[in-house]
Amino acid sequence: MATSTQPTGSSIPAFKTAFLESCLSANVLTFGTFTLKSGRKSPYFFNAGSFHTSALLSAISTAYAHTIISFLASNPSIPKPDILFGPAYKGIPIACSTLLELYRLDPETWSPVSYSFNRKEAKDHGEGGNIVGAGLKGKNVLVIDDVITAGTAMRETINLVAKEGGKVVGLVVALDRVEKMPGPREKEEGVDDGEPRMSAIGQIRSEFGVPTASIVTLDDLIAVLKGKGDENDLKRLEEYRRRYLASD
Ligand SMILES: O=P(O)(O)OC[C@H]1O[C@H](OP(=O)(O)OP(=O)(O)O)[C@H](O)[C@@H]1O
Ligand SMILES: O=C(O)c1cc(=O)[nH]c(=O)[nH]1
Repeated sequence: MATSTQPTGSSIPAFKTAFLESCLSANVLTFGTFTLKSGRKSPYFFNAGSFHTSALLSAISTAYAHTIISFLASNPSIPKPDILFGPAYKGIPIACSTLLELYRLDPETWSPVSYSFNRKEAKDHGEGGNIVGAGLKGKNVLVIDDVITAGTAMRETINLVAKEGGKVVGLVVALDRVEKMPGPREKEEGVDDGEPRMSAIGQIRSEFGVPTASIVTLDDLIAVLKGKGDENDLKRLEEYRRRYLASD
């Protein structure tokens, strides 16, 4: 893939730079103080819900589709996915639009592939259940979501897919925050104990044997901001990275 050189001298692929620039201009990536699902306070936030125009949805699904194609090509042991699964809520439009983009790029490979997603609350009338789209029983499922931090959402998804009789064969996210999972003290008192820990994505790779990929990481974001971002935001991001960087 083509690469573009960042002003700092570090080099990241051009499609990652373009993806991050779309995120920054659409305020998908914002800076301030945010409480994460894990309870940790973060100086930045990735809100995939802000990708709500056709142009932005097209930009994000193109980046996912290219990442999925190269992920599958470089991991030939991954069985061919039958389903792209997008966890509720933000994973839903991502899975649907990415499947359309994959079909556009390679109709022969992707026409037999379906999407599906979960309801956060099971439906007890009509068709019932909590899966919408293709059933998961006996299927190879590629999970696609926006971001992974402590891995809570992803663990729930892996368990849900298993409960429905499917098999998660891979996991692709937009942003890998490359941060360590919270330890017991952080969970109870909100205080980091300073001990090294793996990232949630690394833990999922080793615990479930599920291969993973991301479009970008926090390091890519820092590299892009070095040329053009606000100095103070950049400083807070680098400090956060130093404090919480995962050991894997
Ligand atoms: O790795 P984690 O610590 O679980 O955090 C990341 C998850 O949190 C958010 O989803 P959330 O469950 O808030 O649902 P949403 O998609 O409805 O916003 C986000 O979309 C990820 O799926
Ligand atoms: O950890 C989270 O809850 C989280 C982080 C982030 O950057 N974006 C998001 O939607 N959730």
